[in-house]
Amino acid sequence: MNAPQTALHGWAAGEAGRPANPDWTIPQRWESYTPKEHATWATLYRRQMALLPGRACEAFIDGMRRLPIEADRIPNFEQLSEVLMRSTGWQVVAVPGLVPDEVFFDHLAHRRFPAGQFIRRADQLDYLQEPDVFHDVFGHVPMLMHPVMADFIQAYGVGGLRAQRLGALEMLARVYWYTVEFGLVREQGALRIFGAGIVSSAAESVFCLASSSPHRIGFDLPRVMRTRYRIDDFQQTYFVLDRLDDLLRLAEIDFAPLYQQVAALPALAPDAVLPDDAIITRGDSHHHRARPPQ
Ligand SMILES: C[C@H](O)[C@H](O)C1=Nc2c(nc(N)[nH]c2=O)NC1
Ligand SMILES: [Fe+3]
Repeated sequence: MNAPQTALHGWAAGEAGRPANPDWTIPQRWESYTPKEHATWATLYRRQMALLPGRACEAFIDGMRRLPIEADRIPNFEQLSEVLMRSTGWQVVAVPGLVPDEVFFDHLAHRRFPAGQFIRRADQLDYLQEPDVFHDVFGHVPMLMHPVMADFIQAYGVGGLRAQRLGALEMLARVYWYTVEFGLVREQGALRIFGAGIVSSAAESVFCLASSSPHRIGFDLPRVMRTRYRIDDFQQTYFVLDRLDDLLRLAEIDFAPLYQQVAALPALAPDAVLPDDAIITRGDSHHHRARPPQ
């Protein structure tokens, strides 16, 4: 997934035009999707479902199985929300694309997941400027069926509003990026994917587990808060949780004292390796050496 330089954490600057609602929600108007748009969904869906068995974590596969997410059509947010609400109290709301941080956090804090209403162009399957319906619904929504992830993403919303007040948003956004978007987890002695940015990308679903290029390092909160990330290419480092339930502990920690500690330390490059890192695999960086940062 390649994205141009950005002002907003991880996504292209220039949020979509401000819609009528102050919370930036819009009607999904599911009936207005064209056969071509449903066909784009079908292509992306089939490509991922051929890759993810044996790569995606059990919670993702289980969540996908229990939700009204079909192969041949863009899901209907109302039908998704009916099942989600019964399971973890979440719902999916449509937005035109990127929304301002505080709007994003407020939705998450109220268990409303803002999903891009549009789908990417058929001739740009691997090029994403802003989160579209495939990234948000295929990538994020299945994990919202997992009670711990459901609590963690709500806590991120609440914590995000607080981090903004504390001027610590960059550190918190790194935690979100290296878990919810690009996280790996141990399962039965192997590594599995739970990050939405990975499960919705064909190339990175393979790269993150098979390539000798990236580092794979045991998750450590202050370490992750210090580590910058790549927005223009595959990640140079993946952080690995021992179990998804560790997110619950994270959601209960008071981040404020940690922000002060971490703010006093230098930020780390995306490909840094520290002496006290729990290294699972040390990468040879061959992929990124061939592609210097844009
Ligand atoms: C830090 C925060 O998570 C990040 O900047 C944002 N992400 C998103 C966003 N808006 C949408 N729709 N999706 C995101 O993932 N706005 C802000
Ligand atoms: Fe996302």
